[in-house]
Amino acid sequence: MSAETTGRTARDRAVAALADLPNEPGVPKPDPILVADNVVRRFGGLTAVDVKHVEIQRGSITALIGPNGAGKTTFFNLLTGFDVPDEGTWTFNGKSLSGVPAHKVARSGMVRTFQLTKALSKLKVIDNMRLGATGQKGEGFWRALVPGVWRQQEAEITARAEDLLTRFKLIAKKDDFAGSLSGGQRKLLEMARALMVQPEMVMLDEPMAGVNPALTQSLLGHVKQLREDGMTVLFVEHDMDMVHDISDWIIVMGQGGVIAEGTPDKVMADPRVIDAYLGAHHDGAVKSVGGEEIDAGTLDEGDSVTLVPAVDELDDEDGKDRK
Ligand SMILES: Nc1ncnc2c1ncn2[C@@H]1O[C@H](COP(=O)(O)OP(=O)(O)OP(=O)(O)O)[C@@H](O)[C@H]1O
Repeated sequence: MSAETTGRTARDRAVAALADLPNEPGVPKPDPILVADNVVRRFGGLTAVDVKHVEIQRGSITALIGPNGAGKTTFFNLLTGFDVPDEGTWTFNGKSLSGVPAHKVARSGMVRTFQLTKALSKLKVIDNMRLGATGQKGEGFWRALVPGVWRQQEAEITARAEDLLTRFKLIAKKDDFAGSLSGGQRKLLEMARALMVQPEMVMLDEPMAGVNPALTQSLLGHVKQLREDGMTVLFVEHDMDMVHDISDWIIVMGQGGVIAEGTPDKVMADPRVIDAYLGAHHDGAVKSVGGEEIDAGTLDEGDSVTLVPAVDELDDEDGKDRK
């Protein structure tokens, strides 16, 4: 390894690996950890997801964005085994995950968090963490029957939980009920708990929703740290500042399909993306240039564009109880 290579951060490597790719939907990546093909999910007459081909670069932070109802959460649910597609295949680290249930997906190294946090409010923070270790690699029924092995594993799990709680600045709360934490702290707990399985890939569904500004930087820092620790991150988010700040690559969904992909600067200036946010049937998003709302037709190539999510996306996340 050259001196130049060793001095580079994971971010530098991710940026370099993706810099020269064409920003086209489905573009192959140099080292994909996740590859999905022809994934379709219908709800009655509605096609919620119809992704022809998508690849996620290993070691990168990739954002999945798109207007309300574009299919982002449904696609997440499919990839992680929380929902079953009508059609389609996908591989993680070269192994097929089609039809694999959620707990086995997690065991294979791909974990997710939810828009609405799943922390069990009547359990202590530390017990939520311990529960997060369920299904970790190497855990097995027969192993668990051997008391010595079981005790040693318990001790390891507790030590790991405490390390993570320290890192996420929740250690002082370890004996509090999860229900007493603030929304932002619950998001931190959810992320910390996901790491209990020592995943290779972490999928975060709206990590910023419901987080107050005081915890925003801390959460951003933790997401960036996942990449520095060698993990791959895929996240759904409406907060475009966050998306622009931390993403190496952005995938844009619209009406179930991938409509654009690329580096943050390219994607945010891509007319297909602006159209998707401005389209008549996605009436909530507006575009602003230099802080001023403008009409789609007046956009010049190279204009700096801010995509502002629809107002209803800014509502409290509790409104989205189907997720
Ligand atoms: N269980 C379900 N039953 C019926 N329709 C559903 C179900 N889940 C999702 N849908 C529909 O599928 C489409 C895609 O929804 P999805 O929640 O995946 O979009 P999204 O991009 O995550 O949106 P948001 O940004 O609002 O979270 C929407 O039209 C939604 O109403």
